[in-house]
Amino acid sequence: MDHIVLLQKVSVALFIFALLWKIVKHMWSFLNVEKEPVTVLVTGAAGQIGYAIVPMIARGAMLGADQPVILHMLDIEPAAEALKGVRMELIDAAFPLLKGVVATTDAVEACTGVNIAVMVGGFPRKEGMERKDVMSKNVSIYKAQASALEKHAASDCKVLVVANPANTNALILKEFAPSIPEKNITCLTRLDHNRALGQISERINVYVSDVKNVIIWGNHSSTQYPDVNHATVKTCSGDKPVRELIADDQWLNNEFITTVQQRGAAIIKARKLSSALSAASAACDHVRDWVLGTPKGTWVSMGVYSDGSYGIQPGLIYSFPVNCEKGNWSIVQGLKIDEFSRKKMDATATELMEEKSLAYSCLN
Ligand SMILES: NC(=O)c1ccc[n+]([C@@H]2O[C@H](COP(=O)([O-])OP(=O)(O)OC[C@H]3O[C@@H](n4cnc5c(N)ncnc54)[C@H](O)[C@@H]3O)[C@@H](O)[C@H]2O)c1
Ligand SMILES: O=C(O)C[C@H](O)C(=O)O
Repeated sequence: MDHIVLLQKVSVALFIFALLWKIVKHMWSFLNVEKEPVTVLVTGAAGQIGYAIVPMIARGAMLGADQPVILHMLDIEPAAEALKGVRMELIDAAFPLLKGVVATTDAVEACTGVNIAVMVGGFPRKEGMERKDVMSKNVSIYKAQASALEKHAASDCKVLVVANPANTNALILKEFAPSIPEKNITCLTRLDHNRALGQISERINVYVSDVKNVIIWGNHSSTQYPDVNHATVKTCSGDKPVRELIADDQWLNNEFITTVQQRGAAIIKARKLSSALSAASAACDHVRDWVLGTPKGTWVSMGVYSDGSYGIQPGLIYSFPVNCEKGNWSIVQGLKIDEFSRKKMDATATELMEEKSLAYSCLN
């Protein structure tokens, strides 16, 4: 008898609990008002990276799975039809987070009200071309687009330059958009950072998600310095230095560095086109970490305006290790730099100084 009463009581309690749970869930969905959409500009949106990145953004890979977005896509007149096609596909994909799409060849319309600008548009490097060859084609584009962004984007717009020469294009954009805070103009070296993580993971057969704190110093070019001196791998007995686990300084100081430095060229050789899916994914990683923050104890590499940290001359957009919090990046301070690293960090800074003067000579 007692058992039956107890069973009845438990059933009633479970029923009331389930009912209450349903009511709370229902009320929550009423209270859970959708966030305001963020407007993201992608220039060169009819190109390869553009085609790869717009669905990523519309799926929440850049700003989060609960963040609605409006996409502004800019390209030039010869690509207008292709751009229309990309717009059609975005509509057809019925992305729940996508609250609007503008596809235009008008820079003013494209830049109006944008909160995040991903600058992919430009002339890509083809097989056999040096990055310097594409300089003159791209610096004039970045000078013009700097003014459009300065005049028409949201006042706190965050800018990521992807198009090569990425550091120097970002510098030109910064110089010709003086009212955009320099902290808001960055360039993409996250692809190189991710490539370095990938090489380590392949070499010692660990998950790439367990490797962290590599650094890309300098230019997004073959002089960049991928540095593993502070990198670690998560193991069952805690984080271990990459150098200790790999235990092959010869490989780390030579083949590893050149593989990462030359990866872009290797992909061009293999695909006859420059990297696109990995570049798009890295651009999403860059903006996501910048806006939403880097995980505790983890840094990432970003091309940012040098403040003189680590003896790198101010006035260059140089890739540093950064932490991000509340929408701001800050350069990781106090890392020990050995003589080998110093030389490599200075060599890539020298190349950036040369690129800067070449860029200015192209503008004259
Ligand atoms: N930083 C990095 O890690 C990284 C990685 C890969 C590629 N890239 C660079 O990204 C850029 C784009 O690469 P892609 O493969 O998508 O090239 P792509 O040629 O496929 O696309 C470039 C697009 O830009 C458009 N465009 C040209 N001038 C423009 C302008 N003034 N305004 C707006 N759009 C313009 C073109 O019409 C084209 O649709 C290249 O410069 C490439 O070298 C950088
Ligand atoms: O387009 C290039 O020059 C290569 C690209 O920057 C890459 O790193 O894949």
